[in-house]
This record gives sequence, C-alpha cells and structure tokens, in this order.
Amino acid sequence: MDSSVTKTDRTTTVATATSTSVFIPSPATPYQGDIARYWDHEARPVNLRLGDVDGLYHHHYGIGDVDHAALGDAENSAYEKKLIAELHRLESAQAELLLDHLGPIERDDTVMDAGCGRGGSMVMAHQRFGCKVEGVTLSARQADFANRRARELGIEDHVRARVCNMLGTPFETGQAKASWNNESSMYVDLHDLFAEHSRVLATGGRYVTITGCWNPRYGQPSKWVSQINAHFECNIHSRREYLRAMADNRLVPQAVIDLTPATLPYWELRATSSLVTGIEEAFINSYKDGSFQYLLIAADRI
Ligand SMILES: C[S@@+](CC[C@H](N)C(=O)[O-])C[C@H]1O[C@@H](n2cnc3c(N)ncnc32)[C@H](O)[C@@H]1O
Ligand SMILES: CC(C)=CCC/C(C)=C/COP(=O)(O)OP(=O)(O)O
Ligand SMILES: [Mg+2]
Repeated sequence: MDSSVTKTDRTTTVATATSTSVFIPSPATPYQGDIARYWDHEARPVNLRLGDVDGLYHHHYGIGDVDHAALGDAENSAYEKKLIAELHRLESAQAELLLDHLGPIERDDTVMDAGCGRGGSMVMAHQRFGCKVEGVTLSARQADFANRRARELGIEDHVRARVCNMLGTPFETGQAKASWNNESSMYVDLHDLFAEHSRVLATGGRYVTITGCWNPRYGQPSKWVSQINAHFECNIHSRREYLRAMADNRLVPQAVIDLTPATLPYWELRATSSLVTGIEEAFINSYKDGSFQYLLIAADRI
C-alpha cells in the first residue's frame, strides 16, 4: 500500500507533495467513486489549453455568436490560437450569464458552487461580487487545482474548493445567499440535490443551474443523449424532472431560458478545431433534432 495514503473505513487522509494533509471523505456510493476517479484523471487539451488563455479553467460549454472577424482566415498561422481564445471567450460568457442571474450579491455574502470543477466560475463570482465562494467537487485533484489557482491570485481567503458530496455539504443551514450547478446536476438525483440547496440557501436566496436536459416532447432520451451519458458517465435528466424537483423543494423558478440556439455556434466552431473529443456530433445532432436542450433555470428559495 502507498505509505502516503492511510485508509479508515470512512475516510482517506492524503499527505500531499507540500506535506499538508487534506481530509477526504469517502464517496457516498461506488458511482461517486467512479466520478471522482473520472475527474481526477481528466486532462483534455480542450479544457486545459482554453484555461491557459487567462487562467480561468472551465468544465462547461459556451454561448453566443462566434466573432468571425476576430478569428480571421483559417489559413492564417495564428488561427489555431485565436480559435482557442474564441472558444474560451464563449465558455466564460456562459459563466457570466449564470452570474447575471444570481441577483444582488454583497461582499460579505457567501455563495456555493455545487460541482465546482477546476474553479473557473468561483473565481469569476469572487471577482464580480467580492463575496466568499465555497465550492465542492468529488475530485481531490480538481479541488487542489482550484485552491492552487486561488492562492496564485491571492484570493484564497475568499475562494475555497473542498472534496465533498454536493448532496451533503458541511455548510450551515441558510448560510448561502446564492448557489448554483454549472453542468454538474446530471451526476445526482435532483430531489436530493435540491433538498440540499434548499437547506443551505437563505430564505429569499437564489439558485441557478445551467444544464443539458432531454426534452419530454421528444418522448424519451434519444440515442445522442445516451451517447453523451456514456461519454461522461452521467445521467441526463429531463426538463420536467428539474421543474418538479424544484417545486418539491421550495425553489420557485423565476427564469427558464432555452440556451440551445445560443450554444450551437460554440459546438459548430469546436467541431472544426484540432481539439475535438468526438462528442461534438452528439451535441450538435441532439440540439438540432430537438431531443436535447441547453437550459438556464433561476429559482428563488421561498
Ligand atoms: C462537468 S464538471 C463542471 C465543473 C464546473 N461546474 C464548471 O462549470 O467548470 C462536473 C463537476 O461535478 C462534480 N460532481 C459530480 N457529482 C458530484 C457530487 N455528488 N458532489 C460534488 N461534486 C460532484 C465533479 O466532481 C465535477 O467537478
Ligand atoms: C451539458 C452536459 C450534458 C454536460 C455534461 C457534463 C460535462 C461533462 C460538462 C463539460 O465538461 P468538460 O468541459 O470537461 O467537457 P469537454 O471535455 O467535452 O469540454
Ligand atoms: Mg470543456
């Protein structure tokens, strides 16, 4: 056994390279163990090279029109670099839209990022509002990455990622003025998820999700939706499930925005790039045949 790792029945303590010990709760289920491993080992250029543009590392997709003038001619030697910058600009625009829907956040407020990934949205939230941002992810590598970025930016006293299950967070009841899931709700049961957001949010607080969901009007999840599930080991919910689970947990939708037309340019541009991962066709086809939708839902905690 690796001597740097001590295991008890419920927890693992890892001595990191800097010899600080991080306390890692065991995943609640074997599935969560799979997801933790998946994100611990993820290092796709489409994510790392985009993040390198300005140090905001995202694991979500983009929205908005492509700036073809900024991209220039595909024959140009700088085209690849410009294309990466353009995809990254569209991904950051997606996070800005999510933050636009959080409502007024003050410097002394706390907000929670459920499934925070490498922390790009957390940094943006702190830079915009000056508030404290608490993130949770199943992946110790992602949490380390996000906390390292926060230290590099000198904002570690305001931005912190923890290795933790978003269905049972260590935050106090009513502690958060706002909370969100940015493309992280397809890994959990929505009733359990919204029960936890509802607990952590203050009354009058705001919850926002941007997510891909299957369209009940299509009938059942299409083959493209099944392909996306298999690719990411996730379980995409239907739009109806989101609205029902919110209603059952004191979350009242204030805005439901179909971002499908706004995300297609991102996918069509990405499909032409050298950073393709093979999942582009499934997103493009499912958005076009109406079986899948890219949605923002903002809800008030009543
Ligand atoms: C696609 S990434 C999104 C990351 C981030 N929200 C962003 O926009 O860059 C999905 C994230 O959800 C997290 N996640 C999945 N299931 C989780 C759970 N039960 N508890 C905490 N995090 C979870 C993963 O660890 C990963 O960080
Ligand atoms: C909208 C849906 C269904 C999202 C599923 C969750 C997910 C994996 C998001 C993007 O992560 P990523 O940025 O790591 O993926 P990629 O490597 O494809 O850019
Ligand atoms: Mg990505």
